[in-house]
Amino acid sequence: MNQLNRELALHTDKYQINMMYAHWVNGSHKRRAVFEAYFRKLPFGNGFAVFAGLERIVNYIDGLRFTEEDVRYLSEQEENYDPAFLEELLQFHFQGSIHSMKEGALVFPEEPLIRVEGSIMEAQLVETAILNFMNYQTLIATKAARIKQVAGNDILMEFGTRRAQEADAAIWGTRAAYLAGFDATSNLLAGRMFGIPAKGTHAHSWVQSFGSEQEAFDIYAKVMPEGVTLLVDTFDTLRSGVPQAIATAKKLEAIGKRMNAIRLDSGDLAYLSIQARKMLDEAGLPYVKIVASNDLDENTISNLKLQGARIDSWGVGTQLITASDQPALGGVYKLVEIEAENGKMIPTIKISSNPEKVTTPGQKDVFRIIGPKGKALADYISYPGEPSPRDGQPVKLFNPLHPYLQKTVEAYTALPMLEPVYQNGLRVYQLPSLEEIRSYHREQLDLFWPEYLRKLNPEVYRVNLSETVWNRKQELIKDHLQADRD
Ligand SMILES: Nc1ncnc2c1ncn2[C@@H]1O[C@H](COP(=O)(O)OP(=O)(O)OP(=O)(O)O)[C@@H](O)[C@H]1O
Ligand SMILES: O=P(O)(O)OC[C@H]1O[C@H](OP(=O)(O)OP(=O)(O)O)[C@H](O)[C@@H]1O
Ligand SMILES: O=C(O)c1cccnc1
Repeated sequence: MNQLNRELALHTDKYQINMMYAHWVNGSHKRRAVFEAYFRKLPFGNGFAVFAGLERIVNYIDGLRFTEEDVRYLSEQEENYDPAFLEELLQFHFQGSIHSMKEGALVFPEEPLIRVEGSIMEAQLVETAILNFMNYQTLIATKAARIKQVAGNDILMEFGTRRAQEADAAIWGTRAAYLAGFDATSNLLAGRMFGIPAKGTHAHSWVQSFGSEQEAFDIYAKVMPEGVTLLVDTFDTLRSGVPQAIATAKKLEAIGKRMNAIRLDSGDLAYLSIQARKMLDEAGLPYVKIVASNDLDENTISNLKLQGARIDSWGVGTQLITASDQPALGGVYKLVEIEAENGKMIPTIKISSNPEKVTTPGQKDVFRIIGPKGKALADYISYPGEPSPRDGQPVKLFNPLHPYLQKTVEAYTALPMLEPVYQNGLRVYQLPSLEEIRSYHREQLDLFWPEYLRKLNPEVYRVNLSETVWNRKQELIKDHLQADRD
């Protein structure tokens, strides 16, 4: 069990426990229920999101127990829970089933990312934590994917811990960034926990704590083995920082060592990097790289590249770890099916005056339809009971709101996107290594045409409902409108 996988049973909203309790008192707590987690709108104007959070969710579900202390705390609440209910909580462990997208998958609005089936009581309990983990990590992985897209093969280092929304965000955000293409982190705990390469340069305080910049550089370079990176902007980047770093590099060469890089952390990073590159090259140090940091994000990096900046490696903190241009992903968890009194599962719907918020009833599967050129054509949502696109029958991709927008695809492969993770409380999914997740993410990117991947005004990738799902939704909407009128 890892360090941050502490007791989390009460990491839930009180209304979940209250609903569980009310079901328990009502005798309906064992009714089977199916919930689906999904988001409605892509973050950052991106064309896709990168699913993340499953490992944390699995850690949470595996360890989901109420402690004596939890139950004592609940017994002090104003709800006055029946002691027999609290006694039952002590025996609680998750006995339901979960299907989920794999971490690193490219995912889209309105498709189930996680499906939870179980007693209404247990499925309700886990909502808050699942959304908490999924929403944050998916958001950061998506932000990281945007940054990776502009950085290309440059090295990306995650520097955000000091500005993150507390410890868990720093640790799991770093992991999310790494799975979407970052190369290293400054956070040693994340390095130890997940095997992410840990890297570091030094702060301005190191330079300030010595009598001179030169002395600070020389001592640091002497202490550190091969590959030191020196921060050159404490006083004057081009007049003192770079020349003195060059002097240190020369001293290192004299003893058979090589300096790795200089780091720029203020000023005009394009101009300074171009000048610094010239100075390093002229000094015979073409191998010394240039690292840049200072409130970077995908826009500044892309802009700096357009300006011809000579930067090899980027340290990205605040903007990434806080997803500062969109600080939350609005993923939701909705009831789609519930057991009726007669034991049959019935689809449920949530009606809203906002059409986007009307839920799609029934437990659903997601398939990625891959065309003959090996690229994704659309995602296809159908019921488990329907003929599966995996059987190879022609699949009709239609836009119900614009029926003229439809096509039938005959030659395709259908990739099932939701993996079984738990079956009746038993974990049936082995968590992949982070390296496997990273390469799965790269494979996922390869499945998409560039028009869906571009950062600005991407094409909308279609998520299609099967006709059966669409018709069921319309029927339920009609039934509700009818019931309202009666
Ligand atoms: N050539 C450039 N083009 C576009 N943005 C740049 C360029 N150079 C730096 N930036 C970005 O401009 C932003 C603001 O830089 P600013 O000049 O305020 O910082 P600074 O010079 O480091 O000041 P401070 O010393 O207070 O940190 C940063 O996000 C930085 O990454
Ligand atoms: O800008 P970010 O993307 O958030 O990257 C992290 C920042 O954290 C450090 O600055 P800070 O002023 O905290 O420390 P320092 O004294 O070492 O510069 C570092 O120099 C970066 O500028
Ligand atoms: O190692 C660094 O250069 C570093 C680490 C954290 C934040 N800023 C910079």
